[in-house]
Formats: sequence, structure tokens, C-alpha cells
Amino acid sequence: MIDLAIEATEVTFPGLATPALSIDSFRLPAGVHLAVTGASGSGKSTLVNILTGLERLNKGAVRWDGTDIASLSESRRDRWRGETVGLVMQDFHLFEGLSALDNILLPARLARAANSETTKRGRELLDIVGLSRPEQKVETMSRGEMQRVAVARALVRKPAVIIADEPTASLDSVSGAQVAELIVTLAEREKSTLIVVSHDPALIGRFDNRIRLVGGRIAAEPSEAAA
Ligand SMILES: Nc1ncnc2c1ncn2[C@@H]1O[C@H](COP(=O)(O)OP(=O)(O)OP(=O)(O)O)[C@@H](O)[C@H]1O
Repeated sequence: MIDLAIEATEVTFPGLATPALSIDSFRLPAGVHLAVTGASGSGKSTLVNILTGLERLNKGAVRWDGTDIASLSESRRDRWRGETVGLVMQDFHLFEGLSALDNILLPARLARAANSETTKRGRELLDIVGLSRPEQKVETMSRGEMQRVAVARALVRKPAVIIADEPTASLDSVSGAQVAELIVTLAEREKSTLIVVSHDPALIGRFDNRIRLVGGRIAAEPSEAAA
């Protein structure tokens, strides 16, 4: 569990008249679950990218647990991201040709952080997300099953933060509801800070803390716990 502070932050892109993202001040206490909504182009993906250190800021700071992630070297930031953030994306980002279990273990293996404990946890997580065939190749799975593999992968290194970008957008309503349930309950169980970007009313409705982005700015006041 780590807390977040966004300070006087701006992200601009060439050709845009106004910043894609402009946030004066935002704080999220450790362990809080937050939903981020907003129309297309309002800056949601840009927000995800600065929270994970994938996009550079033009101004300001994004501090996780007090550390401005821009102050880290690129290799330290990559290591920090792998250790700290579990990411779930709309289009799964799984590797075809690999089994569900190998997909779950791949990031930890690439970071040379995999051991017998990681494999055990990977198998347990597959079980928890309701997948009973760890050796099944991911390209033979349904979309809902693929996203459940991605959720298990995001959690395998016990991340302090889980960030999900439209995790239910490419799923039918039944699979979407299952994935939403898994993300929320697993974040709770692991005591992770959770940030979910979504348009899905069923998913957003599960969050007490919500912000809405309009033109790159936070439009709605964060609720009490996230203020
Ligand atoms: N690399 C880039 N270069 C130029 N403009 C960009 C770049 N990335 C994003 N933008 C612009 O920044 C604005 C915010 O984009 P962003 O992708 O964050 O929106 P979004 O809310 O995630 O949209 P969507 O819901 O459609 O994915 C948009 O106007 C977009 O065109």
C-alpha cells in the first residue's frame, strides 16, 4: 500500500492548444480505491501513463510514497514499475503461443524476479480467478478468460498499486462483471491501492471515490477519502 500525490502537473503534446493533462493537486491515501471517468480524449490514458512513469511530465511531480518517479533513472523506474504496479489493460497484452501460467510468470522472469514462490503464487492466482488449466495457450481462451489471466499476472508480484485501464471495455457484460469483481476483491484482499479507468457503470458503481476528467482537468471534487 502506498500513497499518491500529484503536484502542479502538466503534460502537453505538440499540436495541442491546451495540455492533455493539467492537475494542480491530487492526493490518494494508501489502500484507497479510485475510479477515473471522462469522455474520449479527456486525458485518462495520459493520466495512467504518468502514474506509471511511462509518459514524461512537462511540469510538476507524481510522487508515490513520497518519491517523484521522474527523479528515478529509466532503469530504476522500469524496476520500480515492475515491483510496484500491477497493470491491467483493455486489450489484455498477453503473449500468444504461451500458456496462461507462462504469461503470468513472464514479467517476473524477464525481471529475474521469478522463483518457486512466484510459480506457486501464479498457480494459486489462476485458481482464484477461476482458471483450472494453467497450461492452456492463451490464444485458445475466451476474452473473459484472457482478461482473468491478465488480472492474475498483474497481481503475481504483490504490487502495492493496481492500475486498470478500461479492464471491462472489450468484454461482454457477464465476463465484465466477473473481471470487475475480481479486480476489486483482489485489490482489497492484497490491500493494494487501486485506480481503475472506466466507462462501465457496473464497475464505476463499486467505487466510493471517483474523479472525472474534462479537458485534462479534474472536474468533480474527489470524495472525502480521496481528498
Ligand atoms: N503522443 C501524443 N501526441 C499528441 N497528442 C496526444 C498524444 N497522446 C495523447 N494525445 C492527445 O491528448 C489528449 C488526451 O488523450 P488521452 O489518450 O489521454 O485521452 P483518453 O481520455 O484516454 O481518451 P480515450 O477514452 O479515447 O482513450 C487527446 O486530445 C489526444 O489526442
